[in-house]
Amino acid sequence: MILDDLVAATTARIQREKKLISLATLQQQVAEVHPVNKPSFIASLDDHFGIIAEVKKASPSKGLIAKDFPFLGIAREYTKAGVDAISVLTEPDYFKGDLEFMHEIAQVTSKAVLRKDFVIDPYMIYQAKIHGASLVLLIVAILSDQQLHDYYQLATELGLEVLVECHDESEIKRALAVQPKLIGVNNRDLRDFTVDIHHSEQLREKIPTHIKVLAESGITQAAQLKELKQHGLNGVLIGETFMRAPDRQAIIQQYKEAVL
Ligand SMILES: O=P(O)(O)OC[C@@H](O)[C@@H](O)c1c[nH]c2ccccc12
Repeated sequence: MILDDLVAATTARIQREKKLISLATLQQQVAEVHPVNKPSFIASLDDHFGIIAEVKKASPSKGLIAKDFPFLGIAREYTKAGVDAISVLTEPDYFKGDLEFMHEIAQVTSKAVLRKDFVIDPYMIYQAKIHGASLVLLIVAILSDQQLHDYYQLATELGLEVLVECHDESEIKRALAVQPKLIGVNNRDLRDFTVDIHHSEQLREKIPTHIKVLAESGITQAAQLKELKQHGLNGVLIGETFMRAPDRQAIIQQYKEAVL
């Protein structure tokens, strides 16, 4: 399965990175990071349906999405369009992401920034903080209960918000054990890459209403946002559709109007 490959590649990458910069060094750097004055993404969901726009060059399911990849320009367009957060892929091997993209984007946007990666080691949470993230993704499918608990705690201690990603009911049960404020339901099945946006609508019912829930992946039309909102979803995470749009500000405006 692709997730196993991603975990293996990430494990090898983090081993290499640790040799260049030790965990102890990162822990020291984290203490010197200026406090982020970015708005809380989770709090923004109290008064409106949220949109996270993703900066994504490629993916294992779609291959190359953006041949031309002016990542800072894209982040500026998302910011001007008034999204609530910007997600930046930092996974290099399968998504052609880079921690440096996120670092630079965090400096040019006033919006919350999500580190989108396959977090399997606390090292990556320190990196996220040092490189300007205000949110991190934790994917339940690749973590033990203990890791999920420990990483959630560490992120919170560092002042990061956490998006806990689930794909089925058993993962939701495991996620609920950490009392998360925000869960993302991935509509894409990473075993076969099929996408079903009703998936997040169905799983929303299994999550207490005080927890905010995002629908992730496979969203291609503004009307889908309206439907998701009617089913109790609190927001969406959209990558490919926005990346490919000829006019990113116009499409985001249209998506926002659908859920006014
Ligand atoms: O480009 P899409 O189909 O709009 O999907 C965005 C986002 O949900 C997807 O990139 C994603 C969801 N969960 C992930 C975990 C890791 C990497 C990527 C992802």
